[in-house]
Amino acid sequence: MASSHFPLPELGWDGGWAAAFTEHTEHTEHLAGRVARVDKGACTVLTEQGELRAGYGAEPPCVGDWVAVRTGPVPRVRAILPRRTAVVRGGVGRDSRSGLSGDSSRHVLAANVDVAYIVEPAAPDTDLGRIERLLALAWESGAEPVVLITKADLAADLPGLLDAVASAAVGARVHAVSALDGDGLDAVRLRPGRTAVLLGPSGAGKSTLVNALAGRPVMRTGEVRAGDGRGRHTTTHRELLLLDGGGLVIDTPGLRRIGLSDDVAEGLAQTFADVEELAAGCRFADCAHESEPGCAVLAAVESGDLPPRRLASWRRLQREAAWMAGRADARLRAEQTRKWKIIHREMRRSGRNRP
Ligand SMILES: Nc1nc2c(ncn2[C@@H]2O[C@H](COP(=O)(O)OP(=O)(O)OP(=O)(O)O)[C@@H](O)[C@H]2O)c(=O)[nH]1
Ligand SMILES: [Zn+2]
Repeated sequence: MASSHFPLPELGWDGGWAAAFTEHTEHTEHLAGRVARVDKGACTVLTEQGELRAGYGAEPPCVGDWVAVRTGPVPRVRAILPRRTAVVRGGVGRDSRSGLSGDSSRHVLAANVDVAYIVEPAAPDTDLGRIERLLALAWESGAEPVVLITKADLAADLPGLLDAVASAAVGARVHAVSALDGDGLDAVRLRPGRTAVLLGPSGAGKSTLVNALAGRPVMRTGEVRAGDGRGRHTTTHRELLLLDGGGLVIDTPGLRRIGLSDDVAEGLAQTFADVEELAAGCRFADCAHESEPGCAVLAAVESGDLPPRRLASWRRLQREAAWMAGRADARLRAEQTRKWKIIHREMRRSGRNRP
């Protein structure tokens, strides 16, 4: 089963992981490895002895996880090392009239990434709100968010576009890249052992970028549909890929809509650090920034310092996050009620049986 061998440092292994491995592994003969791909029932793990397929238990590992594998005829993941970073999205969206959707369960898209590349095309249209949504996930993940404006060769006014993007990506690096002519790629290259995840809509050019970084075609890319400029979802699964020049990337299929998880408040606060700072200057601590006197947020919109679009986006994402948190709370309450019912029943029963 073994193919090429992977020296662990090239996969991102360091002293910290070695210590975590010792702490979480009972058997010295277990093998350390990094999860490259997860399918139903089995995952692909890169190890010093090569690539292997391993089963897993009740808790499925995630792409990017470091795991301890019991080798032998039927390899199996015995431990998942605690994640340093995790990109988490909310549940898959279900339509709802309010525009809010999703369940409150969390889905880990990628684990142990150092950089989250938020990929948004320069053309046909650049969606700043989508960048902000992904930035919230990225800040919350613990990885460094970097916004990549792809297909820079197609931009009508690149400097103008980058200005607009910068105003939506406060505190994050923004780079323009063109996989077509190689422009800007050097800023995106990763040092050996560093891991990046690519997040962005279908057709944004994620796979093309991965291939350009890898220096060889590792991902299938798709022609964008002529009609609406949308992609055709050529990437169908998430996979961790080792680049030739060192560094690792996790390509993700373009997701139609990434919902926020129920635990994204900090990520949102960082994404909208400028608005939060303004809000701190409002006269009333509980200012809703609707029509209150002394509202610093509305004053900034009035003076042109804060784009109205950004305020609207902040509100929309805040509302979604609050809604998701409410659902998570409701689920937790239901769970606790259920537990108490069982405990009470047990108490009644043991009370009856008392002599
Ligand atoms: N002009 C131009 N076109 C590009 C560039 N990068 C990608 N494209 C084109 O954009 C289309 C979509 O690229 P993909 O790399 O397949 O997009 P993706 O984000 O991986 O899409 P999914 O796999 O569906 O998530 C392809 O036709 C590419 O040739 C670029 O830098 N410039
Ligand atoms: Zn206010």
